[in-house]
Amino acid sequence: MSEQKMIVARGLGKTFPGTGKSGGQVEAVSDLNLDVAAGELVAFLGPNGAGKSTTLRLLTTLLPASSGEASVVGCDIRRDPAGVRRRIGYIGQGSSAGYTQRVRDELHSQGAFYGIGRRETRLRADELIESLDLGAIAGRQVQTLSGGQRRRVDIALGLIHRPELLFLDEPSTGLDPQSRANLWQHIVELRRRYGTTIFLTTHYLDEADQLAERVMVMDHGRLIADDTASALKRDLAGDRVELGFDSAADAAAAAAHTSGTASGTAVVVPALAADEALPAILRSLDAAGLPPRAASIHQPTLDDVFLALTGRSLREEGQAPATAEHTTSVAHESEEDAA
Ligand SMILES: Nc1ncnc2c1ncn2[C@@H]1O[C@H](COP(=O)(O)OP(=O)(O)OP(=O)(O)O)[C@@H](O)[C@H]1O
Repeated sequence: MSEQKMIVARGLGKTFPGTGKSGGQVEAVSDLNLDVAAGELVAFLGPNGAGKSTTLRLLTTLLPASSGEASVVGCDIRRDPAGVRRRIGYIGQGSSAGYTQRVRDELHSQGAFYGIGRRETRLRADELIESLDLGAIAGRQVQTLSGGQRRRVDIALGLIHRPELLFLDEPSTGLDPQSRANLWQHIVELRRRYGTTIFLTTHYLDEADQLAERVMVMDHGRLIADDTASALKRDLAGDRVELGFDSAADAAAAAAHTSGTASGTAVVVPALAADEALPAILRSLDAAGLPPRAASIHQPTLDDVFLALTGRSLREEGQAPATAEHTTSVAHESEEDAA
């Protein structure tokens, strides 16, 4: 089963006719090659307009591709779009659940839509209500639910036909941190219980970092990185020790002593494991008569990875909401991470 490919895309592309004054075409997705194995949880990241939603819409057959090919759960997106749709769940941005319908009725209607028998639909609906913790709200109208509850209802609707592959387009956008954490708990639990392969887009870099096994980064319609979050951070960003001095002269001397780089009164020293390197650096600077005024370690985030790849920050582009910084202060005056 683990050998089975859930998504294989080769040279996939989508060009939209131009809509602006210039009238030029928009190459939303270019020459995309993807391989996703059964059971993987993949987070798809990128700035606004990078082409993430378009990719999802191509793979779910909601949009026809302009070039290339792809097979999703073994079905060709061009030749067998109905086969793809039967085998996948897709939850787009925004709630798809009807406003005045009750949660349980909505699940039953969705089962009927997929041609699942009544008895089986009821069993599956009960199981999803239990596993997504919807019991207390199953009899309520969707319009009375909170954002997080609605999102869980959306996911239950996307799973009623037991798809092997679930696409989620920004499942946690707009939710408060507690609802986001709760939703993720459910996503992880669903995957454990049903072995569903999950391919999702998110703007939350910390979510992708902590919860996805694999991170794909898209920019200007192209895939620019594809690996585990830890490998991307290790290979493309790396740890560093940040030191502060009273004068630029001291900083320059300390930079020479530590093989670091000085900028004004600050020094940055790249390190494999900054937390382990820091004590030795401090001892050595002390011995050289150059004790720093402040010291902190910086462990890279996925934003640093994006910065290393593109020279731009995802956050600068209004992309990522605040995330917990991985900067640990070890002196009374910590260097605030400027990112
Ligand atoms: N129907 C369309 N017609 C014309 N251009 C489109 C259409 N849909 C998307 N685009 C353009 O294609 C590019 C990729 O858009 P897409 O929605 O895939 O990006 P995204 O990465 O999902 O962005 P976001 O994070 O904002 O959702 C953008 O330049 C967008 O304006």
